Amino acid sequence: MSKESVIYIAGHRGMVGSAIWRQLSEKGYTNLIGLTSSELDLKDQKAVAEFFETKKPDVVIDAAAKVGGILANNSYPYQFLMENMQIQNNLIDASLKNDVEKFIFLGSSCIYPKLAPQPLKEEYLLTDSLEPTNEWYAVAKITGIKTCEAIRKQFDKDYVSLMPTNLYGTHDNFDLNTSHVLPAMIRKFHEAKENDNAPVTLWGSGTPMREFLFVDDMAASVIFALENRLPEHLYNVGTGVDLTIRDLAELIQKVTGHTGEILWDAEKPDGTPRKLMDVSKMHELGWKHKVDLEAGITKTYHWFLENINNFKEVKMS
Ligand SMILES: NC(=O)C1=CN([C@@H]2O[C@H](COP(=O)(O)OP(=O)(O)OC[C@H]3O[C@@H](n4cnc5c(N)ncnc54)[C@H](OP(=O)(O)O)[C@@H]3O)[C@@H](O)[C@H]2O)C=CC1
Ligand SMILES: C[C@H]1O[C@H](OP(=O)(O)OP(=O)(O)OC[C@H]2O[C@@H](n3cnc4c(=O)[nH]c(N)nc43)[C@H](O)[C@@H]2O)[C@@H](O)[C@@H](O)C1=O
Repeated sequence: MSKESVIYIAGHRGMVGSAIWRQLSEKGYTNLIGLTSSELDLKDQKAVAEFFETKKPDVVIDAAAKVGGILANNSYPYQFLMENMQIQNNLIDASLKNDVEKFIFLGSSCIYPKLAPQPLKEEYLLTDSLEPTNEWYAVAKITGIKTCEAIRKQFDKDYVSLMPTNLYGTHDNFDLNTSHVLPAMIRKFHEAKENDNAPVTLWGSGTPMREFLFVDDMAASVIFALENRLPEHLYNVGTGVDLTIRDLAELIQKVTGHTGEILWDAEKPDGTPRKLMDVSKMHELGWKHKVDLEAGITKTYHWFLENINNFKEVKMS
């Protein structure tokens, strides 16, 4: 690996991909490649194969996926399963065929069984049933992990999978139907504050617990995996700290300055009760997050305000 290595960042315009691109550029990596989904549809096997044969990347970072919050995952099970399998299969297979030396696959904490012991260790994979609201996405991600593991086992290549906890930050998706909880809360509390501190309606009971990692810390973990050959095939990436959705709401209410009422819509799903990551393996190797939750929310809220007329909204159908 050198600063001149050809590094293809699939999904370089997304929340995570754009943070990886920024950090690699700042570190002096000069040969970064990125294409939008309209320039290269990663579901198209032939187009992906041609792209790899032409560009011959040394390294591939897979930050491209169909991504969404609990409602989107629950509403579009076929797309979350099929599109994610297509994207990752095309990328991984083309990488193997074109001698890509390092492949970094991004999964998700939802790959672990719904009622697994907490905190979640990497070894709990495939030991019990998944959370129904996102099992389709989780099955696709598990397939990606296993495909990289098979290549590592059979061909001794550095194909590694990182499992991020719930992520948030600059360039997040603020569409209230498809987003994750944290950007949804920022938008809801901000808009309610602007509307005479009207009540804010949140989903579920507020009792589930979630762990949140700021996107720049996630990007740093990817660069750590890029610059080091990690000894195993699967690593959790998170803070190791979680909180209830109700406590998250109160924190975001404070950061945004909303002073109205919070209501809970029990018709919306809670999802898994808890999914706290055991991040001791990454800590032992030398990576640790830097941004604490309140600081990360504050940065994200400032970014939201600066981009209020053109923040990202991801529509699905
Ligand atoms: N956000 C989160 O909380 C979490 C995310 N992850 C994982 O991290 C990774 C990055 O997620 P995140 O940055 O949040 O997601 P985003 O939705 O912000 O970005 C995903 C990117 O994937 C690209 N993409 C999607 N479909 C295609 C396609 N058919 N062809 C080409 N490109 C495509 C999009 O490109 P374009 O913009 O050009 O359309 C988009 O920029 C994903 O693997 C996700 O599963 C894991 C855990 C939590
Ligand atoms: C990263 C992870 O993201 C998804 O899982 P999730 O963590 O359940 O997703 P979420 O962020 O959308 O919700 C977290 C919690 O928050 C509650 N909640 C309250 N109010 C709002 C709200 O306004 N919007 C949303 N989206 N949730 C809300 C919501 O009811 C739930 O209890 C996976 O599908 C999968 O994609 C995955 O891997």
